Amino acid sequence: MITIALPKGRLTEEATELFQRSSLISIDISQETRKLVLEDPRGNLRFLMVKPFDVPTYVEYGIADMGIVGKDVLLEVNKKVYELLDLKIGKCFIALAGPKGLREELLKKSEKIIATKFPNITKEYFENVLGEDVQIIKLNGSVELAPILGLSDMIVDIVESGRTLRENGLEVYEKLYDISARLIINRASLKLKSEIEGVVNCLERMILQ
Ligand SMILES: Nc1ncnc2c1ncn2[C@@H]1O[C@H](COP(=O)(O)OP(=O)(O)OP(=O)(O)O)[C@@H](O)[C@H]1O
Ligand SMILES: O=P(O)(O)OC[C@H]1O[C@H](OP(=O)(O)OP(=O)(O)O)[C@H](O)[C@@H]1O
Repeated sequence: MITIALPKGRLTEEATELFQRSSLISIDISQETRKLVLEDPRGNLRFLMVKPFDVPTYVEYGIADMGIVGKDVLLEVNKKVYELLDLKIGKCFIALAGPKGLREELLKKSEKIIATKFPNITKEYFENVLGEDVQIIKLNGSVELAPILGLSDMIVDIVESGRTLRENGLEVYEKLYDISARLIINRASLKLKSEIEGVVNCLERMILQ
């Protein structure tokens, strides 16, 4: 039996579709359900529905053998897992953004305040890339509100279409990382469970189609 941690939320549909299309499972895991553990009747695969930020934790501790999670989460949490495949779904990017037209002024400011869901990515970017110390305010969502209301100067956040930024009078200042969902594997499971290779190969074929 292989246990797979799937992210509840935006990635659920595309992630479950990969397994559905690959014929690895016979149940419809995309059906809306409150069940947090879903087992395929054939008994080969079991799915855990967890919060995106918890996927690497379940995989690192071996509760799940593998998981699907955004690269943003992997960059932020830095867990000891193997990143095996770029699944080419959930594409977006992480950006430094702020009020439209104020880029030069704010980048010159000496004591910058940055609001973000990603404090580690933000700290790493400002310290290692720009060589600056900044004050970071951790938020859990609606990050675009922070510079509008004066909580921060700028934000580091996910951008996909750019619509949320636009509709709130903000713009991208710098693109930091391209993001997509990744397949991650527990280190011991990869050595001990030979069936994992079959699942990985199947998913790889799905991505190439
Ligand atoms: N607007 C977006 N477009 C495309 N992909 C996105 C977008 N926002 C987030 N993602 C990707 O989808 C993943 C899951 O996002 P989702 O919005 O479901 O959860 P979350 O808001 O990060 O977590 P939580 O449920 O804990 O608030 C993210 O980690 C990222 O990789
Ligand atoms: O560029 P866009 O296509 O507008 O997408 C970007 C938005 O999507 C995500 O937010 P989400 O919808 O997950 O809400 P959240 O603010 O609660 O995290 C992200 O944090 C941006 O706010």
